[in-house]
This record gives sequence, structure tokens and C-alpha cells, in this order.
Amino acid sequence: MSVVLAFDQGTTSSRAIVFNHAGSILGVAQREFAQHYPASGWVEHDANEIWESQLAVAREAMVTCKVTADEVAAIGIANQRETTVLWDRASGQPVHNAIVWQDRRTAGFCDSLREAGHTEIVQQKTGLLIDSYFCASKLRWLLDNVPGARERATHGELAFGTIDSWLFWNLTGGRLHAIDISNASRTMLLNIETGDWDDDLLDLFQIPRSVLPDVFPSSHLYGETSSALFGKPIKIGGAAGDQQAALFGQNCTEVGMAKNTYGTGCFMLMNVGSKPLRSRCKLLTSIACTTASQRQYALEGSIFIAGAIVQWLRDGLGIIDSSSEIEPLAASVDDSDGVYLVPALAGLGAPHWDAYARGTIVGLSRGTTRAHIARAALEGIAFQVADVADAMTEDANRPIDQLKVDGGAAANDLLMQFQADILQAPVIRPKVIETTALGAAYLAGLSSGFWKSIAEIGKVWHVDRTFEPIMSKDEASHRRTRWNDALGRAKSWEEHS
Ligand SMILES: Nc1ncnc2c1ncn2[C@@H]1O[C@H](COP(=O)(O)OP(=O)(O)O)[C@@H](O)[C@H]1O
Ligand SMILES: O=P(O)(O)OC[C@H](O)CO
Repeated sequence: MSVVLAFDQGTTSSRAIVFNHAGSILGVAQREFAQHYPASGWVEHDANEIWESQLAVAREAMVTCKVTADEVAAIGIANQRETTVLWDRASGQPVHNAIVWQDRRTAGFCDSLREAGHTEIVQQKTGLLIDSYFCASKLRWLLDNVPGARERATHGELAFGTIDSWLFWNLTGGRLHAIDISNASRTMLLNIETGDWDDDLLDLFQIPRSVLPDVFPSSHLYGETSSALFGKPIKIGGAAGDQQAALFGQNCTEVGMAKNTYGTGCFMLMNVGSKPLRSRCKLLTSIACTTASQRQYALEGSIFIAGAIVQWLRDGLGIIDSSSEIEPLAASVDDSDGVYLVPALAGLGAPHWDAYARGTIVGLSRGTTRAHIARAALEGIAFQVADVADAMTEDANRPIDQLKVDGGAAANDLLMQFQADILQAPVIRPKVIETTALGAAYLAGLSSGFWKSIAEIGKVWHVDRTFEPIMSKDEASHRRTRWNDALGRAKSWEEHS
């Protein structure tokens, strides 16, 4: 038996999944790790805990399905993107906690860059909108705020990386300082046309070249793991940012194909082909999963809070005990009875980009119950996705006539049905909703010869269920008008506080 081992290193947990040649899951292991909130708007992870949890679940998944290192054709990595790690090359120890993609500590600096007129050039070179979401301002913050870091970096003593880089480094015992190009395209330091680090951007963010990893295609033989880790060396056959990995895992390999992942946040990506398409509607352009011979680009709408609103109902309000309880609770009422919930707990991402928006519940009456709020929360996720879909339709100049879905919250039938209703388009859920991990497995499988071609892996993807719209067009349009009213109440809230 031969298998591929996929790492899905996410924002809240590390997962490892063993796939066979048919693309079926043979074993899964998962471990949550600590989130650190040292100040308002700050989010950090302990990079060592990320590595240790990822290694532990990889070993556990292999034990679960009784697979030895000999039988693993290759490891593929999909990782939370933009999260920024800076470490000492000699000791291999991080100089600070990793700064997580959600962290907003550099929002003020990013405001100043926009005010100074850098938006256009940064978008032209990187496909991104200036925001604290991306690595560049986080790395600058680390270099300026960790005592001695800038000087040590200048002397070549420090290494920067995203989570793929950090895992490569640890998997190889410090022999490999590399980054996959899809992750690199989210740093705000890479020129997405040339595929190389850009000197103007390095100057703008004051980043010394000496800290940067080497850039490689997503599907690529990066090296081998140290033999001590799994008994024998295993090939490292690829890596990609988790959202690009999911696009690949959903087989969206042709222009116009789109997917939406419902995890902590929601990320809709559309394959736009071999040339970067510049957004006019505040979406992002990134590099999709690449092979040595092929580069494709993706248009992306990033929504910061999606499944996280369900966690908030569980942990913050306590109206459910587990995430899956939200569906029966929401289904116990026919509709939200005029309640709208805008899940802007961390501001609004695409296409609104309002860092000062805050979560809002409107339309409460004496008859409102926790079931209505639960339903409004799910609907709030779907409305945000529809806003991104509109922007994408306009940018790409083609309708989203079907949407492939995945991620933890895609298991929720009520949410998927409402999504199809509000989009007025079919929503297609595959059998394996772990498409992020599947995409990572594909990358590693292709470079190691486990799968021979993209056409071959296309046969591995199967539909579980298609949700067709049943709501009338007029009703959907009325609901979206009311949602826009609710959005208006949530926007700029913090600015007026
Ligand atoms: N049945 C469900 N209905 C709605 N949301 C759910 C359901 N099950 C899980 N979730 C949400 O999905 C998210 C977990 O999905 P996952 O893909 O594992 O996310 P991530 O990779 O971002 O950690 C959590 O925010 C959780 O609240
Ligand atoms: O860890 P996830 O699945 O929430 O994904 C996070 C994204 O990569 C952030 O851009």
C-alpha cells in the first residue's frame, strides 16, 4: 500500500490526513492549539506549539492507519496563510510568537501607507490591498520591536517564513529555508508577475533580503524529512496556502471555476487563468497552486468571520454547546423573523474592507428567540459570501453559475441551502469536504509520481450533494436589501466610539 500524507496546518488546529490513491481518507488526527490575545486586536501563536502539534498529528495519523514511513509516497502541506514567523537560524528558535493573519496591530501603519499614496503600486505589484492582514507589515513590526532583531537580521542571523517555511525548516532539521509561491504571494513582498521578491516593496517595508526564503513552485520535491522524525526520511512533495490548496483540491483548474471554504473565515477563490486579473472591486489577486511548468492566478474574496460566529454563539453567548447544534436550533424556526446578524467581530474583509465595522444584531423584537439569532448568524455568513460573489462576477465578467463548497461549516445543510437561495445558483458539496488537505495531497502526489497528471486526479473528486435554489428571485433580492441595511448599521462602528 502506498499513501500520501497531507498536513492541514490551520488557524485553530493542526490536522494530518492520510489519503490513498483513490483520494479516500484512511486516517485523520487533529489537535487544537492555544490562541494568544496579548492586546486588543492582537492574535499570536506559539510557533513551537504549531510544529509540535503538527508533528504529533502526523505520527498519530500514520499509527491510526498502520502506515510506515516507507509507505508514504510524499508529504504535502496546506497551511494558514500570512501568519508570520521570524526565527534564529543558529538555534532554530522563534524570536517572538508568530503574528497571526487576523492580527491588526499594524493597521495604523497600513493606514499611513495608504494615505501616502502607495495603494496603486502595491496592488499593481502584489495583487493585494494594503492591509495589516498580510506579512509585510507584521515582519516589519517584528524587526522593529524585538530587541536587536533588525541588527541580527542585517547580519543574516534571522530567517522569516510563513507556516509552510516554518514546517519545512523543522521537517528538515534546519536544512531548508524555502517558501511555496502561493504562500509567497500573500506576503506583500512578492511581485506576482515575476514570481520573485521585489526590491521596491522590500524598501517600502524596510525588509532586508537576508531574512527571505527561496521561492519554489507549490508542487515540487522540496527535500526529505530528517530520518529521526518518522523512522526513515519521507519526501516533502509540495505546499500551498490552505485556500489555494482547497481551490486545487476542488479541481478548479480551469478559468472561471470557483470554490468557497467555510472555516473560521470564508474564502472564495476563482481560477482566472495564466495572467493576473487586477480587481476593480476590492478583491485580491494571488498565485494559485503551481507546478514547475504551469502558473495560474486566483481572484479571492476573504471574509474574516464565518464559522467563528458559530463558535461565538457557543463560547461567547452559550446558546449552543457544540457547533453542530446550530443547525437543528436554526431549523426549529421557519426564518429569522426579521433578525439580521452582521458577523463583523473583527471588522469586515472583502469586498467592504472596513476595519472599524463591528458585529451587529438588528431587528430584535419581543418574539425573538435564540433560534432566530442562530438562524440569522448562519444567514449572515451566506450574505457575506453573496457580496463577495457579486464583486467576483463583476471583476471576472462572468457569473458564478455554480459554487463548490468545503470546510467545516459546509457540513451544515441549512446554511448550504440558504447559500444556494441567496446566490440563486447551485451549491455543490463534494464527498471529501477536507479539500484543503486533499489539495495538499494532490501537490505532493503529482511531484512524487503517486498521481501522474491533473487529469488523473480529476477522477478522484466526487459530488456528495448539490443544493439547488428554491427561494424565489424576488424574495432573495428583498432579503439582500435588508442585509445591506443591516450592513450599514455595522460599518464604521468603532470609528464613532
Ligand atoms: N455544523 C456546523 N455548522 C456551522 N458551523 C460549523 C459546523 N461545524 C463546524 N462549524 C464551524 O466551522 C469551523 C471549523 O471549520 P474548519 O474547516 O475546521 O476551520 P479552520 O480550518 O478555519 O480551523 C468552526 O468555526 C466551527 O464553528
Ligand atoms: O486556517 P484557516 O482555514 O482559517 O485559513 C486561514 C487563511 O489562510 C487566512 O488567509
